[in-house]
Amino acid sequence: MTMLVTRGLTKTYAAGTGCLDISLEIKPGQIFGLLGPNGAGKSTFVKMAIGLLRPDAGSGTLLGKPIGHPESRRGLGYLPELFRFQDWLTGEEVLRYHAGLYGKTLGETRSPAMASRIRDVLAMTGLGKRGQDRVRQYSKGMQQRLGLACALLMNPELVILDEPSSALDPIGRYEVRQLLERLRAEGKTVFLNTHLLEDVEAVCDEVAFLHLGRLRAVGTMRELLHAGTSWETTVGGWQPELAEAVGRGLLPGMSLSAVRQEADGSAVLRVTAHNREQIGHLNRLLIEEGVTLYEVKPVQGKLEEWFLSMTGATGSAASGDASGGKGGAER
Ligand SMILES: Nc1ncnc2c1ncn2[C@@H]1O[C@H](COP(=O)(O)OP(=O)(O)OP(=O)(O)O)[C@@H](O)[C@H]1O
Repeated sequence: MTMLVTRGLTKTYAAGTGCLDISLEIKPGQIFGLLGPNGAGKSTFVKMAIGLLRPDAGSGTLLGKPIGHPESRRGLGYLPELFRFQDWLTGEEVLRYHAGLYGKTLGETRSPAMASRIRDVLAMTGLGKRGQDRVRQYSKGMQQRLGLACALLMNPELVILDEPSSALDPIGRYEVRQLLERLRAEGKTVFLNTHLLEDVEAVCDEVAFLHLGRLRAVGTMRELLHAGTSWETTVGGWQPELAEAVGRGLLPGMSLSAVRQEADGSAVLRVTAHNREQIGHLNRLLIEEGVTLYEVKPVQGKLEEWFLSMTGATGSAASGDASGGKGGAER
């Protein structure tokens, strides 16, 4: 079952901001990252998807039920962006209260099984020793960890986390990334709202990019960064005049330039190609010219450059791709 499907979800605020025509599909067992700068519309989208905000237009399903239907939220764990807890309660009491909000009876929230689950989620989120302290004694990062514990409490199939690391230090962020990977290994699906590129780069299987309320791109990291359109080839026996000879045999859309050359004839060539077959074609050309191939590898673009180019903060192309070929689905 697809965890979340949206078709044309739209919410426009008075100022003309919000989220426009968002269609996404989140497959099970993946970590999906919704990336975008501040104010892009990420939280607005999530709130519509889980039924906290009524869309102006569009539809969708959450865990197989129409979005907005209370049933759709049963298998869902959610960490809101702005979390606030009853700070006079202890961490354990907050979690028991949340179990009640999920429909557990008073007896069930006080059962040994629930006590054990609460200990587990506190340990998973690095609060193992703080469960009996009052929330007002927690740092902001600890409160965010408690929010994560609340989201995981009922062992949900789908976890939606709105900026789960915003209050965490680098070690805390690392631990949350490990936790997300553990959830994926258990077969859970994670939807992550974030503007932290390091999180997306480290754990996300698929990414969508939102800017000014519109979906600008969806795809795997590899597709979005156009890896595979730019390659580096290390060769021996290279001479500058070969560039022209080999260049004449290139297929449309391909390009070749020497980025480094040593006196002993070794060189690093930068190649633009649409696919592996074109790289195979180039390798044949090089061998025909008597060049020795040492190494051929795709060059991964940088997410930060891509992010900046997508938001218009820089005019430079994300990956130095001169072929004009695009991976993923840019809109
Ligand atoms: N209740 C509201 N009333 C009016 N405008 C709103 C409301 N909520 C959000 N907006 C506007 O909608 C746009 C998207 O906001 P949203 O909070 O969804 O962005 P975001 O991508 O989650 O941002 P951030 O990363 O800063 O949390 C912003 O321009 C914001 O000012």
